[in-house]
Amino acid sequence: MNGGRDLALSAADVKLKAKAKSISMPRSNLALKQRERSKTLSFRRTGVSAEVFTGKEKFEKKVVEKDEDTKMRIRAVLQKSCLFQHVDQEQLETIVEAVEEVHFNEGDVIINQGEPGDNFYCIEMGAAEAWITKPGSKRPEKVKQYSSGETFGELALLHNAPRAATVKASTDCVLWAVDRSTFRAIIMTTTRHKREMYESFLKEVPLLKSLNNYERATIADVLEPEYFGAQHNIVVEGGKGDKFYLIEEGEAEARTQGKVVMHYKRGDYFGELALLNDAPRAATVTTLTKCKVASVNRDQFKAKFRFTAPDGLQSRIVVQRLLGKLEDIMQRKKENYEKMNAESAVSPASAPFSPAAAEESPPSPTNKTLHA
Ligand SMILES: Nc1ncnc2c1ncn2[C@@H]1O[C@@H]2COP(=O)(O)O[C@H]2[C@H]1O
Repeated sequence: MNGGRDLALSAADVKLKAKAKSISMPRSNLALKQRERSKTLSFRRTGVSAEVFTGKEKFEKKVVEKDEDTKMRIRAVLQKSCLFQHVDQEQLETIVEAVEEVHFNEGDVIINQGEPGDNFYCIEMGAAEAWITKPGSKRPEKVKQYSSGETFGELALLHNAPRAATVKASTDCVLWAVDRSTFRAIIMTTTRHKREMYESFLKEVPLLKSLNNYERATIADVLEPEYFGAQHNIVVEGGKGDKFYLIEEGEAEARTQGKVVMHYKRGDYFGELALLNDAPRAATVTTLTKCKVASVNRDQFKAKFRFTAPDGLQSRIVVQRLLGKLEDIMQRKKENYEKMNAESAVSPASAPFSPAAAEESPPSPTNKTLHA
């Protein structure tokens, strides 16, 4: 692996290098076609404008021949990705038929920042990394590491925009490529809708303030809207917890042993322990009004933000930042519970704890170990 050196080369150098490599090693037709196509496209398209998706784009089903065994492997990889969670059986089969297997060697550039997007990729085997060269800078920065089961290349297709990052193979890779029109016809509607729906809300969530726009957008992929009437117990003390909740609309309160310990409003969250471990629910959370919440399932969250490599990588940083912060907050909550319990022995009228206030207080010196 040669780190970011290749990426500091000019786009022309990278193309030449890719061309030289393609002569010396066997490649799938798609990988070759793709390089040719991206070259032609970069001449044909002089500018890329944002596009309004009407949901009525014409789409012709693509079929790439493959055996049943291969189809099963593709289904298994696709079903692991949260971008595919909402496709029905028929849509999944359409994607499975259209998907093309592509191979890249260690160091190959799979996606070039600034070029138009043709495919969305899912890693079957191997690892890749995303690098961004910021405007005015010549040095690319590594922003993400991918391993098998993970996906990339969705942004250019979702927004009809140039590639936002360069993605290169950090080992030999086998990828499943979903072509632009299949992606747009099937996956785009739900993904883009979800990212747009949660974009402004997630910016308001204090817990997520330290994340960048792309990290917040990918959190939107794992959020599910849930609706509750007033006086509904969303989680019950002592019960099993596997979801984390963000309040989008409405108010709720948490009680432990019948005593109100928290009050929640828009932007607040609860059930965070479930993201970290299997501990039983520490409180009962009851809606005070009608509530709309965005929930995150622990397995999906971990699948999306799991550690992918031993060094300091972006997905790990997201988890670290998010979970590290959660740990701080949980520790402060615990201290607050203890304080309140001590106070309530003296005065029964202590005010419920506010999560926003907890975040404003200085962090406690917790040991920020990472949770896989
Ligand atoms: N911080 C980031 N900003 C933008 N794209 C990123 C980032 N990290 C990873 N990527 C991925 O890199 C891909 C490059 O191609 P796309 O722009 O189509 O989609 C992009 C994302 O899938």
